[in-house]
Amino acid sequence: MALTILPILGPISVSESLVAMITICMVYLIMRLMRTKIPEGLQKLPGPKPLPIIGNVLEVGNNPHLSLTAMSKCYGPVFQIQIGMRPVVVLSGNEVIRQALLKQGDEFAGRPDLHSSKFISDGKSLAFSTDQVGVWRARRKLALSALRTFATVQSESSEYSCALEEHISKEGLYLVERLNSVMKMEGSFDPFRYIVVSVANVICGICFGHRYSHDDDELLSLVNLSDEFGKVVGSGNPSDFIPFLRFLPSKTMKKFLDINARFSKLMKRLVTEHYDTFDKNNIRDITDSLIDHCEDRKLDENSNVQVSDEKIVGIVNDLFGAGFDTISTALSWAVVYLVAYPEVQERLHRELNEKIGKDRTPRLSDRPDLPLLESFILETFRHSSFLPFTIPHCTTKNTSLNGYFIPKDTCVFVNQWQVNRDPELWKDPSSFNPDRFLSADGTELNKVEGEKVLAFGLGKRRCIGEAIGRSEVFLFLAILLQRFKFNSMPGEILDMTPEYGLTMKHKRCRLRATPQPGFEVSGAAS
Ligand code: HEM
Repeated sequence: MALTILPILGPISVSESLVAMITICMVYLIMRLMRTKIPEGLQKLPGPKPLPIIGNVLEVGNNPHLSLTAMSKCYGPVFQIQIGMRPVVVLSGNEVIRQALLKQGDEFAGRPDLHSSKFISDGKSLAFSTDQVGVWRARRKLALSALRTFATVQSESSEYSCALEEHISKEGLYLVERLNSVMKMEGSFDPFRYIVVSVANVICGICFGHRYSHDDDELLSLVNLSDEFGKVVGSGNPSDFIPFLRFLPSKTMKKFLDINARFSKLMKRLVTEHYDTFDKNNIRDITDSLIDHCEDRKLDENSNVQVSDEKIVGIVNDLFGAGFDTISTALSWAVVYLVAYPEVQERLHRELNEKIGKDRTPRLSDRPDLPLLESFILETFRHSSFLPFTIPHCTTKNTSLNGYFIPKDTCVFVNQWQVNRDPELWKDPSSFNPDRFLSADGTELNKVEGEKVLAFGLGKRRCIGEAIGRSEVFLFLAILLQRFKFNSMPGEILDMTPEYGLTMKHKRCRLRATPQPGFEVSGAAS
């Protein structure tokens, strides 16, 4: 006897349909039993009703920072969505985010086990992998100390205050020469294309003691592919949450795997060269210092944590990867904002002229004297919110927030974009206005306002490159503004709509850079 249930299934027998129904009931019961009970006094998280299999993917859409901000207005600062079969808690609002990441930091410091993370640095990334807490902490400490030693420690002998200042100054001046020659030859330039190589060279110098030419194919193909990386690891990528999507062909995923493979190959080559030429008495850069740690097993002196050599030396992959995409995206946005707001650019030129003049290159120590530039940078971070979410977090134990129960191992999205555009925190949040960060008389930076901008995360997972990032954006911009006026191409309208990803980029565009009076054009640089 045959019974037709659904046209797509075709005819199935009564016994087959009975088995199917029993299986569905069993799965449902097991899932109900596995669901952690909500402890007394706590509430179930609010949120939109999910569809079977896909959850709330359709409502989240292609711009999760916008859709999840809209949902927070409806469900409050702590709510739950489902991406595929996986529940995700979304945090918004300054107070709730500070409560979770600062006051309950340990409980929200994990990383979720996502499909895409397995391909980053062969699954051994410091930032993305699900390392046990002891291993992650030991690696993070090592990374911070390496950055301090090779970037920000004060230099006593050189004309620069620290290695970082030397790298940025030199690369900034190369960039100026390069833009001059591109302008001469082509009459316009693509900001991201040139900024990204200069920024990559700064972190490459610190990590590997090496710089690339602006035309180096290997570096160019890598840094220009960083968009694909961000698109896949940005919060809400469906194939991280809906397992069967991994098996469907995807151009973005293919490019993501390709960029990871190429990145790993380049990193392995640079690390191998360091092992081959390693000299304990001459530690040249971060890679050498990490190799030295492995040799000494210094890491194990004060702790019981065992971290493999691969995971120690692999830290350099994270520093290099995180160190170029974030900063070049910030700088590229800054140049686009200069063009979009010419009156702000004019005021910045005036500030630089008055405080620095034309006889010397700006320095990091000029920061307190350039409050408008500092305010412009803060407003660029706030308004673009180019890192709309932090890297996804994960709860490390059963916990609660705002009276809602959140089980262990729940994936958590932290909506930085919402905080930076929250009308409760900012007056007229959608307008670009650097003055909001200046004191009433316009002579000083209002640091309290500045601290409200959320760009580097908070708490245990807060970005370890924040000091480097802020210094680099400042000094590159000061050098560029001292020497150039930036304009759009005649008749072209700038499209400032961001493209969603881990780091949101503006659309690629062509701009003009005209030398400021007193800065004559020199030859080409590489
Ligand atoms: C403008 C520049 C930068 C911005 C806006 C930025 C922002 C961020 C954000 C939002 C996170 C995630 C925080 C979280 O998950 O809660 C992060 C993590 C991280 N950043 Fe940055 N970053 C910048 C520059 C850098 C630089 C220059 C480096 C290294 C030299 C760096 C290294 C890292 C690392 C290793 C992590 C992972 C930390 C961990 O998981 O423990 N970042 N960054």
